[in-house]
Amino acid sequence: MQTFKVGPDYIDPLFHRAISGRPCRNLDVILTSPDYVSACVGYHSQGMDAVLIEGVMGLFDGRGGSHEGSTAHIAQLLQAPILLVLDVQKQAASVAAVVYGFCHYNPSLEIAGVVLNRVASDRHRQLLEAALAPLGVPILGVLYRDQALALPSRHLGLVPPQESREFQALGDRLAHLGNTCFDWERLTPLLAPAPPPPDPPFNVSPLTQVTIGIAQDAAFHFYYADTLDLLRALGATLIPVSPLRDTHLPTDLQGLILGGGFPEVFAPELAANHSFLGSLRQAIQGGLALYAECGGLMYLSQGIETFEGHYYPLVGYWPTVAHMGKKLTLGYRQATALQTTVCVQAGETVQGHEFHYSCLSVPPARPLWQLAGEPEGWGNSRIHASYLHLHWGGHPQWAIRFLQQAARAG
Ligand SMILES: NC(=O)CC[C@H](N)C(=O)O
Repeated sequence: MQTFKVGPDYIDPLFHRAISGRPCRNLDVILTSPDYVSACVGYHSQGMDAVLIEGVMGLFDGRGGSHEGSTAHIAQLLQAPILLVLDVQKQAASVAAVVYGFCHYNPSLEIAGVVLNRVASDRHRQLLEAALAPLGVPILGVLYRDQALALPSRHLGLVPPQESREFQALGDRLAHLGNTCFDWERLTPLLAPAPPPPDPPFNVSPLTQVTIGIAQDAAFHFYYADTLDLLRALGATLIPVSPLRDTHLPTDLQGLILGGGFPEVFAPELAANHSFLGSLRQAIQGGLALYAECGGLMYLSQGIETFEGHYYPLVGYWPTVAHMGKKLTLGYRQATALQTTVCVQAGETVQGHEFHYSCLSVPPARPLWQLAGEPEGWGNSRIHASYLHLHWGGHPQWAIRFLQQAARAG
């Protein structure tokens, strides 16, 4: 099965990956484009027996209160049938009004069925079934309320699967529910992939042979699968690197990507890994091409002050401290680069996404750009570091610049 996730989220795709065994791909028309999204689904659905796209928020919730980038937008673009998952725990007859509303709000969408989630009892189920019967919308799944199935959440969403013992313990239970709670006879045809257009989402040829480290461990793992594919398609060899566990940065790297994640959760371990920090400082001095986003940017700062108020010194490259704040900064941002970096050119306007609780104590003296009206980010011909997450798949020029710069550095 190939899975996809609507929107810019990095955490839900990890659950899909853990279950399907294949990278889950983000479908985001704002960070990429409608053509990119269609090609991505077509290309990665080839040869699959089933395709599942998880939506984001409510069906019609898109950028800034519009429908742009919403699950409905993606469903319309792909002509995909929709399965409405409803939390029915506090409803009986009202469920019919909710389903009626979703079906009629935009009649060009195909609501193929509903899944009733958190049903309290058999009696509750009968009430819901009776309420929905006149609408003729099939009930394709029924899940009973079960506290033992709840997954733990924290800041930024669910606790990622690799950190969640609860999730790991649920494997067999979830498989059993999957087998027993759904009407597979009617669901299976809905999951069939549409005939794919054969074009890949990006069409690039190998550029140069470079070795790039990708920070990949429990502290850093916010990457779009397509970004990694694009780098490989351009000829990069990607070496997973762990600032948590590795004693040194590999010496043969020409570039390093430090993605987002949870450095604040692992700050004690990251700060205690002196030999890794030392080798990274040395590699940066030596001219390594470096791209850091959000959690990666925090790691490059003087240190992190955690939610609990503990301070842990880190790489110390930027003259600023990352404090965990009380407010979530979240949303799409448009930014115009004021500096040429290892990734973007001065004057270039990008669409990205911000998703963090931390904030920096000191803004950059020569900012990379303005984010939501504030000076933000650092960059020069060897480095790019910002809170802004970018989807390189939809913009191969960013990956090309990074690899070219890394090749020069090597
Ligand atoms: N998007 C990210 O990389 C998040 C970084 C960090 N966990 C924060 O909340 O600030």
